[in-house]
Amino acid sequence: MGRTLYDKIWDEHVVHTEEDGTSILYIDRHLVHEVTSPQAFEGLREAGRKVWRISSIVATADHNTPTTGWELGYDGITDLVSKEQITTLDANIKEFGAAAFFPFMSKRQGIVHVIGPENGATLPGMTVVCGDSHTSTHGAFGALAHGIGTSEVEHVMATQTLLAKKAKNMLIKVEGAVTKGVTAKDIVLAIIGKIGTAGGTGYTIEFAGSAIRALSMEGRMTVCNMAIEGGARAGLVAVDAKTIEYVKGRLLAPGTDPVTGKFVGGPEWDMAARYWATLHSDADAKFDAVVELDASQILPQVSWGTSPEMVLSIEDRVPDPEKEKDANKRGAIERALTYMGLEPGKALNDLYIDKVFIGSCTNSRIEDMREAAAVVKHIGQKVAKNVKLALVVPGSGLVKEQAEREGLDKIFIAAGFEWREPGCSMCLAMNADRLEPGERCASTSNRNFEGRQGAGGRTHLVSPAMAAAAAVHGHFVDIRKFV
Ligand SMILES: CC(C)[C@H](C(=O)O)[C@@H](O)C(=O)O
Ligand code: SF4
Repeated sequence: MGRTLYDKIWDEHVVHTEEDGTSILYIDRHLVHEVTSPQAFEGLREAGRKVWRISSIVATADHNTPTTGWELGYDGITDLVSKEQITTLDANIKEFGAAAFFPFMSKRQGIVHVIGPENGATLPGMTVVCGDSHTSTHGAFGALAHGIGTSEVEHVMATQTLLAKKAKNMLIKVEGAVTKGVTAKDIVLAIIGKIGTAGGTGYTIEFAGSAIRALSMEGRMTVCNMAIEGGARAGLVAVDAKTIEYVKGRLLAPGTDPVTGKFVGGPEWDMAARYWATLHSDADAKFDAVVELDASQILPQVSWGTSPEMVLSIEDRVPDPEKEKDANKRGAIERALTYMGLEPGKALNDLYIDKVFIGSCTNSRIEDMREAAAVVKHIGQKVAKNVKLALVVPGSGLVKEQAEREGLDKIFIAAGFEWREPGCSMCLAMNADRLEPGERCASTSNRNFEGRQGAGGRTHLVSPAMAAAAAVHGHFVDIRKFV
């Protein structure tokens, strides 16, 4: 019988399986950031252990790094807890080692899920872990990638393996072509709207179909990034020519000269590329669940509530709890409406916003920057008066550099956006960027839980194009009218 892509990567990495299915999985790549690594390093230190395979570790600081004040260096980190986490990571990497470390303010620093693929640390067929739930992002490369907890971080560091049970296989097929203005973010929000935040629980999801194949690698990362929001620890997309082309010439990829950083090829690259081309589900592979979506029916999405599944299209209205028969669901809607300060029946188009955040590991890559800048340029207006702050935060130093080379920063700044230094920023308010109580935000991030962007803050998840258009109009608009 044929195997799914997940089966194939699992089989390649499983070291041992107990009768109850508990397995030991070999880990190829371990991405590390400052929030979930301190206790792990401390645990190693206390036990007198070393990192098993230093060359598997790639580290950066992202959650706590400020997005302004870099001219002050480390003195620009005003929050003391943030500063401690960042300097602790520096000290730990110095002591334990890493294949690559992109510390605070270095050119390649950025959100861990942006810098992994960007530097060729994430490669097809790998098992990738990180003490971070959005590690699912890396599945866009046909890598089995998922988030782990801090104690697992220590376990992987000490043994290069992870205890895991194999998940079931789910196939989400998105067929057809999206309408202009509809992006990868809208596709994944529509998927979560359909399956719910628990829909993928217990599964590894493979995203497939012509609409997924048509996406760039950036778009595929956006989709896999939110697999976790759909309940699955890992999301996958099959390897194709686009995947291999993206990887070619990346700093840590085979075939790249480590000194010049240029692609030179060679037998290692050839062997890898041949293997990567096999990383897709077999035609006769069996999936435990199949979900299908018609891409042409997906409209620009806006989340209205406090969970990513509370999402509707821009043509819709805020739901009415009275119409929900299930008492639990009705209660959840009521609570979300109260928190979000929304009246049932209000058109999503009419929601005025206070802040805009374009960034996060979902939407801070070069393509997202281009998408948002193109909308701002096309509409040709400044950020609306009612919008107090419109932030654009590139996902990494390299994204920032590339965007500036293309003049995107100038478009944003001229329109009244703030162009910041890379990091997680207002995605989760671990640094100075946050919402004040009651503030409403159009955000390109992935979570809209209560308080996620600051206590009392109200988050609406949208695509970069939708966020940019909302910034200049002051309220949500249907982006299809402007592209
Ligand atoms: C801080 C980290 C552990 C957390 C995660 O695991 O996802 C964060 O990145 C988030 O997005 O909430
Ligand atoms: S950008 Fe947001 S979701 Fe992504 S790793 Fe940072 S905090 Fe988590």
